[in-house]
Amino acid sequence: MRFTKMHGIGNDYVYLDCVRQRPPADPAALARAVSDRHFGIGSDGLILICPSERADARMRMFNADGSESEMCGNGVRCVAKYVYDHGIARKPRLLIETGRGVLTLDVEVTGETVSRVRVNMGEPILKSADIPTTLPGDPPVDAPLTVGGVTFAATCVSMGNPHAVVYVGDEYFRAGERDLVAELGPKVEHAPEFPRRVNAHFVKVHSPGEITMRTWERGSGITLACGTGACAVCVAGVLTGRTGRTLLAHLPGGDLELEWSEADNHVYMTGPATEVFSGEWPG
Ligand SMILES: N[C@H](CCC[C@H](N)C(=O)O)C(=O)O
Repeated sequence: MRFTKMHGIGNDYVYLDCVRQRPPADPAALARAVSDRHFGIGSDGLILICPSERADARMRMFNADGSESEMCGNGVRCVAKYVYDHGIARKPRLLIETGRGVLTLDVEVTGETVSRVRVNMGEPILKSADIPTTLPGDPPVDAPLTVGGVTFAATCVSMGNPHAVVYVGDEYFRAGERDLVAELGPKVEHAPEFPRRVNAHFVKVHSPGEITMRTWERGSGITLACGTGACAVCVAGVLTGRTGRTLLAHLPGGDLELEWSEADNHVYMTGPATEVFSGEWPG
């Protein structure tokens, strides 16, 4: 089975072109196998690029533990790059079907290939069964969340997949003997408040237009970037009055530009997409 290794600012996945080859019988098991960084290819998960009745292609995304997610921001930028560069649809504006509907993506081409992509990520979801820390009738502003004996103020936003945003100090960003994200991330992911688990983001605000964030992803653990998470952080910042509707997010793997548009209530995310290598996976 031919695969292509791509990443969005270090959030790396194994991509299978299921437009031109048969999809795997058990994508969850394959995601676990290829994601292993010693016994497999090494990645944060597996993404299938499939035919679609209503878009240029359809994305199915599986985390490293095999769980399927509704959406992947860094992944959908790479899907658009693959679809354009490999001739499935060479258009400046692409439609990609995802678990949260058909998204519109505008590609930036450098030479013959896509270098950056602007994604219309759709509207944030502020009330859903996935993020029940939302106070009834209110947006999810600084809801109390206690994990491992530590109580946070968590603002929860769904971008089709669930996110808990926690504002923290420098101690979450200093390399030291304790990695607080590694320590607390899994506790937030599995907190009983989240029936389908949650992606956890730890955020330091520099100014109303700039933040640094680290992520513990549902189903993959610490990643170098989380696109849907950065979108959720942009929305949470507006809801809590900490940051504005246009935001520059610094993630360990690179930067993303976010905007939560007042005009259409959609969140826009702009960032790079990179193809690293391709190969053959036996079986
Ligand atoms: N772990 C996430 C899916 C991948 C999201 C992230 N890699 C992104 O770029 O949005 C979840 O289970 O909801």
